[in-house]
Amino acid sequence: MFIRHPSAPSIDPRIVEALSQVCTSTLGHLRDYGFPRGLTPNVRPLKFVGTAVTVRLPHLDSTAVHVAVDDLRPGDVLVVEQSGDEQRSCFGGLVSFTAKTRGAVGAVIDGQINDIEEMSGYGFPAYSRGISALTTRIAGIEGAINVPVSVGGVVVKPGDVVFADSDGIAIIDPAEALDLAAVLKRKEDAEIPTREKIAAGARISDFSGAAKHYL
Ligand SMILES: O=C([O-])CC(=O)C(=O)O
Ligand SMILES: [Mg+2]
Repeated sequence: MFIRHPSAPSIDPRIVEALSQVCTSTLGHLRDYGFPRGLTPNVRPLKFVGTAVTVRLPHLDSTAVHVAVDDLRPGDVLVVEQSGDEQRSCFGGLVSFTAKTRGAVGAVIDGQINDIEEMSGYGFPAYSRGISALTTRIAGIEGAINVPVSVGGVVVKPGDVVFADSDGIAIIDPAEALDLAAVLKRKEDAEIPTREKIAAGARISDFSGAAKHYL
């Protein structure tokens, strides 16, 4: 059975602007959820912030991916669940070329990717579980577009903020993204004078609070 919902509204450009200035691992210092596990990028350095367009594949049938990429919008991020089949690639050279041509800013694939040299040549960033020549097929059996999906242990809803850089990926509710970005910026800005102080002899354990546990 095929399910095809329209894409959620694109995220506020101010969210893209604000999160583009901070790091995913700064958020990782503050919370433990929303980080898909076990995925690595095809290129580094990388940075993208975009609107989740989700696809759930049933198994080897990637019909839904090919339909979804045709409709990607500037600023979208394709997020694909493969129903636990982590061994196959649904995302290769032609699919990534289509995504890039439509203006998508990245992809998060809970499976493998292929045509790695072609894709990297486009400079298109894709997080995945690895690289494989074993691909999916266009079988026309089933698939779902813009439904909640599970990727690396995290539920991603259509329209969620996908915040990715060289350190990893964080999935954020758009309603909290601007406030969160401000918190991350304050935390990162606080490190600037601290670097100068450490270079002048101050201790990181005093800055982080670790020292007080060893009094
Ligand atoms: O077509 C696919 O599903 C994967 C692929 O090889 C491509 O995107 O070129
Ligand atoms: Mg190919």
